[in-house]
Amino acid sequence: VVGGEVASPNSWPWQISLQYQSGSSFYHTCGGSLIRAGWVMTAAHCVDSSRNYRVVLGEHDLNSNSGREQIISVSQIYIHSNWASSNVANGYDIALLRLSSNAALNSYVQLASLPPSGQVLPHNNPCYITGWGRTSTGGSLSAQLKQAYLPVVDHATCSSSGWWGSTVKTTMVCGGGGNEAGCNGDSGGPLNCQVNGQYYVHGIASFVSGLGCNYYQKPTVFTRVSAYISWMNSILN
Ligand SMILES: C[C@H](NC(=O)[C@H](CCCC[NH3+])NC(=O)C(F)(F)F)C(=O)Nc1ccc(C(F)(F)F)cc1
Repeated sequence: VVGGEVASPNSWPWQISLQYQSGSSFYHTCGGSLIRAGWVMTAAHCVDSSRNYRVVLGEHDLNSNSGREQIISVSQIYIHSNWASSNVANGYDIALLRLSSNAALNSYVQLASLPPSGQVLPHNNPCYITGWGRTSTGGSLSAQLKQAYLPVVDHATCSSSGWWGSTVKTTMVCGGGGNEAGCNGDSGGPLNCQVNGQYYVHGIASFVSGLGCNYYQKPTVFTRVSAYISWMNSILN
């Protein structure tokens, strides 16, 4: 997350850290959202490579143990069948991870609320991105979970010339476009949008400009969760 601030610990209790094993260690690679006690929603591009993944729930500081963390291995990965790792502009950047056991829900670990199928938020709807991603283009990951205010940029604006153009599809949602942005390592994490006083996960962090995470008129682009509710239900139910 470029800009913004360190979040109050566990204030986004559905946020998870997706980690992959290398040797005997695990490394943060992406964010994700807990949507059922045994299921995490993330980006397809986060689980493209065949690695051993684990999920850390109740996490705040990646480098310290608060005792609130729950570490659970991933037992099955469901990537949208239309996802093409060669073309993130096509969309379908969504995956579901089945956990090997259910998370224990408490004050630090809670389920995300998902939007109703098809809901499209208006321009400037208040939203926050959260994640442990780079804090500047080419910079290092954040040890602590960060948040940044990224209000919705509607499709008409986000897909206009000078902005993303036809790279952005209606199955995506854009946020920010100013100095605050998502960055590498925030992938798969939530765009938390306030609707009638409650936060819903409306986006899954998908891509930013190759020219820089907070590049002018290149808002962070998210998979629009409300476009994939029926796909998720076909796997969850
Ligand atoms: C460096 C930059 N990285 C990203 O945007 C990465 C992974 C994107 C998946 C692509 N394999 N995503 C992120 O950093 C995220 F946090 F914003 F989600 C990138 O690849 N950007 C990018 C790639 C393709 C396209 C386009 F769709 F135009 F082909 C636009 C931007």
